Amino acid sequence: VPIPWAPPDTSDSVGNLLDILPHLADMLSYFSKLHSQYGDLVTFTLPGFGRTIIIDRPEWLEHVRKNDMVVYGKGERTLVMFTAFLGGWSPFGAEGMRWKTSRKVIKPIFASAQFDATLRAMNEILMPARELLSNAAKQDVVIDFNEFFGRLLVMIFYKMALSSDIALLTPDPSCLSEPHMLLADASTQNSISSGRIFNPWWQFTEQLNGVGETFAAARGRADKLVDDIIASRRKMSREAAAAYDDFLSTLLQGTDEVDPVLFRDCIITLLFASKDTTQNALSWSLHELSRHPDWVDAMRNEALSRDTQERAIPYDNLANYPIHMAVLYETLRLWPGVPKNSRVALQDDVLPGIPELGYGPIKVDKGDNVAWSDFEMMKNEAVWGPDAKEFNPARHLDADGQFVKPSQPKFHAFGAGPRACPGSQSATYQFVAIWASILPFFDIKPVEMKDRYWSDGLTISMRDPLLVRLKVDWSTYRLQYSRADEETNGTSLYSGVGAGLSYAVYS
Ligand code: HEM
Repeated sequence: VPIPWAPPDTSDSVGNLLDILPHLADMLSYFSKLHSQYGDLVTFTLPGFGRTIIIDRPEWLEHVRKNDMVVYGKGERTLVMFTAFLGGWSPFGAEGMRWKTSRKVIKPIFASAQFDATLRAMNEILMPARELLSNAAKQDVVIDFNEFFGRLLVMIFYKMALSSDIALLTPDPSCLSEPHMLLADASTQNSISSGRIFNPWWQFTEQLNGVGETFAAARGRADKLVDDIIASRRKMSREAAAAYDDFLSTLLQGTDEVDPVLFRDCIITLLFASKDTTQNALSWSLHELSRHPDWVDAMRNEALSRDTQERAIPYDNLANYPIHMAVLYETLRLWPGVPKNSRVALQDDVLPGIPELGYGPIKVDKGDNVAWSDFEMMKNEAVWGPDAKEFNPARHLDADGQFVKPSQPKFHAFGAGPRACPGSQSATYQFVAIWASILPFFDIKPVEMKDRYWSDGLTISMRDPLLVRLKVDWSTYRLQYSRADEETNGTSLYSGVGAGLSYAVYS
């Protein structure tokens, strides 16, 4: 069978190393460069890596994702990288029985039993966090909204999963520039881990440049934080522990014997998997929305017509928010959370031909890396139509305005196959609930209207701060929250954090 791909020039000894070297700090752009030069199918080789075949078509992706963990695997390098980052029990770093066990352990966090804990966390963290925004508006100070989203999501996760408070946000907007060890450690580990992907010798080079030590220290602190929370819950009397109905309590029920590292790895994985991706979705959506104000109005009208915004929306209200969901899916289409990814062929295989595009079947050899760029594929006019590069949430709405979930793997932002994202529903809920409780109250204007870029990583984080100015939107402002004792002054949008809040509703 003829192999129709067009390899860039290679020399046997170094492969494409010289071509790739200048791009090592931004491999996503390199994938895009290859796509524009060679099309959907291209291959490159790197010493220590062998051959990588980029397959930017849903048909090929469907084949690979369906055969994930049988014909294709993550490959030794990726498994070692994720094990160092998130632990050997993390679903990201495991295959076979270990993977099955870890997926079983994390499952309860997505179950309906957790919806109450999630809603409670949203109310306790998200609603008071609006006070920070109203203070920023009153003081007319510029804030980094990407930082705000990141901190908000970590606080919600700690509250929801572990009933633990972690003070990353206060009513004072200046809190956003106060460094916090947990955030610094997470970002250190993330960027070092992503640098490891295309450096087959990282275990050696990091010993020489001290990066390994920095990573180990950050990892140690992150582990300890979670270990301490698990240990203190384990020490509690049965009655005291019974008062909790969070994810941790579900984990610990009747499991005195279980390896504590398993729980810790799973908790750290969930924090990583949920925080970064959802933060990025929110920030990139703000970037797109600021250029498409009609969609801001549509979301605002939707939120105001559905709920009171007095409290975060409940899980089962999600279907009432088609416009919010369409905006999420359209944001993820253009800014997919995991923008590029790969697998390794565990055996010889053949990718299906696509005769209408002139592609015959494609032979893949055992040991080949098979990679794809969701970032490229989901902007491809041949896949998504002539307006593929445009932000147009309407493509996910039907004639009645109902949300229509795009099919996988044409839409591949949540992955597909056995390793598809188990958190897609929970991310959708958080995205909708957060926007629905912020947009009706605030006009949010980026300080600079400009193109924005990503920093190279496992996820598509924004490279520069997302600096914005806020205004309280009095035209759509239907509710005013205040402490009972401040009700009469009419100036406070929302006062008071934590217990003892009361809500006053004004029409
Ligand atoms: C907008 C938000 C999110 C996006 C775009 C996203 C995207 C993805 C993608 C593309 C994968 C597949 C990776 C691969 O095949 O190698 C994945 C896996 C995963 N996601 Fe998400 N995710 C999001 C939110 C979440 C949330 C909120 C959670 C948990 C609370 C979560 C937990 C996981 C886990 C545990 C896996 C590993 C699955 C496995 O390998 O078995 N994700 N996610």
